[in-house]
Amino acid sequence: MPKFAANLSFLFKEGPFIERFSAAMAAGFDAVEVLFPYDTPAKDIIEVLRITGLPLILINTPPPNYTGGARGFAATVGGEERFQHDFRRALRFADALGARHVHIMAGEADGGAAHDTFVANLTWAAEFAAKKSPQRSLTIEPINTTDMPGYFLNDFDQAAEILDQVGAPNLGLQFDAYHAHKITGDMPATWAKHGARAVHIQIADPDGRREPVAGAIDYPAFFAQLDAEGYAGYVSAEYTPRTSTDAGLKWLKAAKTAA
Ligand SMILES: O=C(O)C(=O)[C@@H](O)CO
Ligand SMILES: [Mg+2]
Repeated sequence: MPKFAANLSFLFKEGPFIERFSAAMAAGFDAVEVLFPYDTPAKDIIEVLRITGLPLILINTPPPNYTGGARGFAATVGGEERFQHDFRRALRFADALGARHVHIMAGEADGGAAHDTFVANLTWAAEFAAKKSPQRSLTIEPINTTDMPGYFLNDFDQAAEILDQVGAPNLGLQFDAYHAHKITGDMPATWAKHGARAVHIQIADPDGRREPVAGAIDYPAFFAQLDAEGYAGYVSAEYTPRTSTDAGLKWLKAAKTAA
């Protein structure tokens, strides 16, 4: 079975942020990811990663402010300077924490100028990261516009076109199976078309973004397919638990047993 990561911005929220790492380890996860780690001193995260031995797989570029708001602005026309400033900051965090992937968030935008801005910012970021932090990988993720209205990158064909235009070996697809279902209505077909570009996967049941069971997406079958295809990355649990996090982890135990 694939290696599983816990998204600590969604899971184990029963406890304070810094305690979620050991909860993920105790539950049997192989790694963790955090959407926005910027409000916690890096030294505290480094310490808890050291204690648990869990790798940090992914962080996102910062949102415009630290309390929420629009998600990124890599596609914001005229926002290049701010993008570069925040990307440098994300990379410093990723380097300090050893995060494998940095998800570059497009933000809310539309149209040809936004597309060109996104491609230019990604090209700059990929070149900058290749020189400064060659161990890091960068990702972009199509997100459905019901959950995130106005989000620029909201289609898998659009992501493929952008990845081709940038053409950087350190920039890949973050394939969120939940968003794939919401966007296309057919996650397996979307994976068949675009899965070869995926460097990171996230999962949730489409019904309420809950535990990844065999519902509208047959997750046990998807995990077996990933094994058969030799997918080497992590599969990250990015869902809101129905009740408590631990009570909802039967899917993880079943996946590990099937291995
Ligand atoms: O919303 C998602 O799906 C994500 O993966 C996040 O990175 C967006 O914040
Ligand atoms: Mg996601």
